[in-house]
Amino acid sequence: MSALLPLEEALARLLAQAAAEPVVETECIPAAAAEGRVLAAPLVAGLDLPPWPNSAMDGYALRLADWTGEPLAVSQQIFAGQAPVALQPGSCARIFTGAPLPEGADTVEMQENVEVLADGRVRFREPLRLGQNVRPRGQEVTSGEVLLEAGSRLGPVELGLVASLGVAQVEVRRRPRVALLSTGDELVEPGQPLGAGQIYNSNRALLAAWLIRLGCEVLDAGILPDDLAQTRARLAALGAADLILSTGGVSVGEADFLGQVLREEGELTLWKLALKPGKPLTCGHYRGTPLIGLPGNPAATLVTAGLLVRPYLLRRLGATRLEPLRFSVPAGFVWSKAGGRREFLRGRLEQGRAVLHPNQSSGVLRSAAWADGLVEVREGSTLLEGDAVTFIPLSELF
Ligand SMILES: Nc1nc2c(c(=O)[nH]1)N[C@H]1C(S)=C(S)[C@@H](COP(=O)(O)OP(=O)(O)OC[C@H]3O[C@@H](n4cnc5c(N)ncnc54)[C@H](O)[C@@H]3O)O[C@H]1N2
Ligand code: MOO
Ligand SMILES: [Mg+2]
Repeated sequence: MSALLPLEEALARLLAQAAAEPVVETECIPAAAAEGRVLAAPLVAGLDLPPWPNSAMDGYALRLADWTGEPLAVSQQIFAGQAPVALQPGSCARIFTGAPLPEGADTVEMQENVEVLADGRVRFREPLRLGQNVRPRGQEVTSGEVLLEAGSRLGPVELGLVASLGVAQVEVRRRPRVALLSTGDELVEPGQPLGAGQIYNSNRALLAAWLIRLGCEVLDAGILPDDLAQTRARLAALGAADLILSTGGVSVGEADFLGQVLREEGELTLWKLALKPGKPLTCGHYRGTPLIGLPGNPAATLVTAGLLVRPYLLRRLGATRLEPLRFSVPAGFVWSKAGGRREFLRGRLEQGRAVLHPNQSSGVLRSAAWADGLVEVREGSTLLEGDAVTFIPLSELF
């Protein structure tokens, strides 16, 4: 048997392929509809944030130099949204959180530390420090600064930043068109009756929801029967897609035609990884169209999509951050059999330790729904409880 490709080598090849076929077109869309998309141009601040100095507390604003220790008269009241007049010398202003500081004021005292006298003047009880409780102009952002680089993915936090600058439209890479193809004579779509030997198509639902989150346009290419001629014809008909993403038919079975067609008639980038689940992942081009054939077993589909297709698609979109967050945790299990493939096990963190779902079968999806993450066990390694393993939160991938 030919040697299995280490995961890092497979990822490097796939990223090189992605870099050679970028999705370069951009579009300007409402920021409110841009979640999950990749910025095509840097977000440059067109104003200072905050645009003017303002109070961080409900209290009283004063010019510190005016304060001798004696009570001060209150000369105006400033709510958020109002434009104050300049501070009358020798007085203070009643002010609320987020309200602009009046010209001349430089310090705010919170109301809890202030005594309001019967004549309306206020006494500051504690020593005051110049600039306390003032949020200066430009504290967060100075006009002209780059807040988000091109290649940033727009999540809720980024969209908040975009809005804070008053920006309503953003330029993003267009959605890649991904033709989603499920192979297998046994597959039936949910909602249909199940015949003898049939199962419901779960990979399609999983991948479609995931692709939409990733910012892709999903073209449903349906279910492909296990038939050589139909496989050729269906693949040929999907040439307009930016990527054909299929599941199943990439192993060595006599009805595994997807992989066979790609190997014999297409150009192969990679096949057979030292990865469990996910060994028969097959990537390349069919008549010039990029094709990634995920193994049909649901857990293999999940792992290969998250670890390999995600960075591949993000690289095609010019995204700067491709790698999921991963961290080292002590194993809460024993691993006695050293395997030849890198394993990604469905696990959870319990009391700071990684624990595993008892069913790690490649055909089982349910354990992935139970899991919070993938626990990485390197090829050739055995583990005792407490040994370090790498944990990748599933939310980083899906
Ligand atoms: N002799 C060998 N047999 C197998 C090997 C091997 O190295 N030598 N590899 C195994 C590994 S590892 C995997 S993973 C599977 C991958 O198989 P395929 O990609 O060819 O996928 P299929 O054979 O079409 O299906 C596998 C399995 O997954 C179910 N499936 C397929 N599509 C769906 C779907 N859309 N929704 C739900 N379930 C699906 C299918 O019914 C099969 O049970 O090959 C091993 N065999
Ligand atoms: O991808 Mo397979 O799990 O290694 O069954
Ligand atoms: Mg097969």
